[in-house]
Amino acid sequence: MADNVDQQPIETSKNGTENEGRDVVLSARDVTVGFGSKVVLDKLNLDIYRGEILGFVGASGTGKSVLMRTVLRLLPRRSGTIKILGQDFDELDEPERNALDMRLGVLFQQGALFSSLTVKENIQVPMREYLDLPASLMDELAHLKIRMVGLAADAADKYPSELSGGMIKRAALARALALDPELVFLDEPTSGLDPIGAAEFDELIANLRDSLGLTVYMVTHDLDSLFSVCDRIAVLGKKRVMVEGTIDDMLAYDDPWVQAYFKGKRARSIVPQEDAPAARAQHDSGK
Ligand SMILES: Nc1ncnc2c1ncn2[C@@H]1O[C@H](COP(=O)(O)OP(=O)(O)OP(=O)(O)O)[C@@H](O)[C@H]1O
Repeated sequence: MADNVDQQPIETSKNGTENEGRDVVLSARDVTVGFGSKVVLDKLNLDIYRGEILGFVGASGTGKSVLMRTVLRLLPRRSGTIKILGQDFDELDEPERNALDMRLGVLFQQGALFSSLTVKENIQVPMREYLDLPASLMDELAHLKIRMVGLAADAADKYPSELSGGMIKRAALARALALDPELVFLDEPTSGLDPIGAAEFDELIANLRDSLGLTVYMVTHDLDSLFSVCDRIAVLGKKRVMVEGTIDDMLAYDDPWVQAYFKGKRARSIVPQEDAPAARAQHDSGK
């Protein structure tokens, strides 16, 4: 690694010391992903710590979804290592991979529910894939997840076409939680929701993190989510994680995109920049 020093992600020194000794649940090292001659991610490094909500941001087309899909083994990488919950999928046999997959939950953009299945049946898809449970128990578990995400009990027998955008997101979250995962991947969970629906969804994610002890990896463009529920933020730029840390670290980071994003007009409407830490503390205590 020594000959690579100038290529490592730029992290704040504060972040480096604060995270020492924390339990890393996802670790990406020198991950390179490309398509043909195009390199999208180049020796990217990222750590996600147990129990945190990490917001992953970056300009459109920088590779946020590509990284998530690579971590989930839906896309191949050219080099680098990825460890999830301390295990490298490449070193596991099939039963071990299945066991690790069961500890992960995924909410894809747009929810990605099966349109021909009811909400209950959608939630039961991972149960059928990984577990061998009697139908009555699967029904009970599906109803539990439906309650957990704040949907009414009668949503169970509805089809996705009968649900609002917010209900679809909640149903998709219920499916992501079907197997009681430890690490949950959320790809733009609040996109398409109105501000009130988005704030409620953020609150749900924070509550579930607290009550279930989840770790959350959330790709988002939603500044409200970043300010209100994310413990740390990682910014993707220049094909790697350019900076990771708290909102304060973002506000202090000297990069044109980061400055424009976190200090731009929309950000200013959420947190007054001249007193960002105090304003955020007030914002948090009002949640
Ligand atoms: N399967 C693929 N084949 C070829 N190129 C791809 C493929 N998937 C993604 N890309 C390219 O990789 C780059 C990053 O795409 P990605 O969808 O990860 O961006 P993103 O940061 O998630 O963007 P957005 O914020 O708009 O969702 C884009 O240039 C995209 O065209």
